[in-house]
Amino acid sequence: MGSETIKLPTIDLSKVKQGSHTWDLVKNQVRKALEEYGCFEALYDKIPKPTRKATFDVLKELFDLPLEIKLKNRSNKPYHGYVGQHALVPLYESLGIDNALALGKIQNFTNLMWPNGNPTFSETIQSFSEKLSELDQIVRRMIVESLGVEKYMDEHMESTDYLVRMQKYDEPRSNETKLGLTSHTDKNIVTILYQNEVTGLEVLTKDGQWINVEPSLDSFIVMIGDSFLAWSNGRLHSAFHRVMMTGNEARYSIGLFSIPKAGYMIKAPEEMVDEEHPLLFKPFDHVEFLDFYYSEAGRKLQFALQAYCGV
Ligand SMILES: O=C(O)CCC(=O)C(=O)O
Ligand SMILES: [Fe+2]
Repeated sequence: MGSETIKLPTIDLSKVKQGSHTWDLVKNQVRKALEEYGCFEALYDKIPKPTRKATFDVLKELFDLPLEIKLKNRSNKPYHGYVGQHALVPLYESLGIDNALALGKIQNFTNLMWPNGNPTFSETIQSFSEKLSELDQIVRRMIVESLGVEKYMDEHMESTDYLVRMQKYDEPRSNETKLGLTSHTDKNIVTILYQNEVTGLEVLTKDGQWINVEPSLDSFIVMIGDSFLAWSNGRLHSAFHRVMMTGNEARYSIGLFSIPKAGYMIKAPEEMVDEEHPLLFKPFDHVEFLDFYYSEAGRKLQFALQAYCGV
């Protein structure tokens, strides 16, 4: 069970303008939260309420489609297509849209799911994801600046694509808490999660306590993945997290994942390496790392990145 005593830091990113005094103040809060917890709750008012509400309506419509339709969403990258029907996490289903913000990708996904079209779905997810990618970029700019390695800003910002992944966790219909998603760290750069009012996400603190994450409908969870931990040479933390379900309502969530492009070697800038911070990871390709992580041997490892390319 998660602890009720600790809460994730909440940071307001609605009114930050690069170069302003507020930007600098907030940037330090962001860096501190991501070093300490690996995540925080972000207030961000740039996504209009009707779009946020419509997002849940279309997610419900998506997961209500017959399984054979959802299975059409295939990908050669692990965890990018349809995932579900697993004995270990029977409540969990997800659908991903790879490189979602490239022209036509959300439209193609929509046409695959609804051959007769569903403009409400494609327009809602497009608008939601575009707006949320601005939050991803604000956070990453703040981090790169705060690490003092601005000279890598453009390279870093251009080295990623976005995966949009939509999740449904069925209601367990029991008084017992059931596992919705097993404990893991994300493998990408930054993850931003938005969820309906059904809670269940839990984050592990560095000292081993599970925190119940209880965002409002106006807030987003920003989380560091292993690739950004590696890039920062261990300065940023990537937190273990899981989903635990209780009650009789389904949980829907949508995540925007910034992911290193295939072929791009993730490598900590030399400024991140010094006597106090010896190099932790050899340069690696994210897609090859994912293949390792999802292999039979990789799945059993708690610290897959360490095993894959730890120095
Ligand atoms: O549904 C959530 O809030 C968490 C999903 C998650 O951790 C993931 O997709 O990596
Ligand atoms: Fe995750």
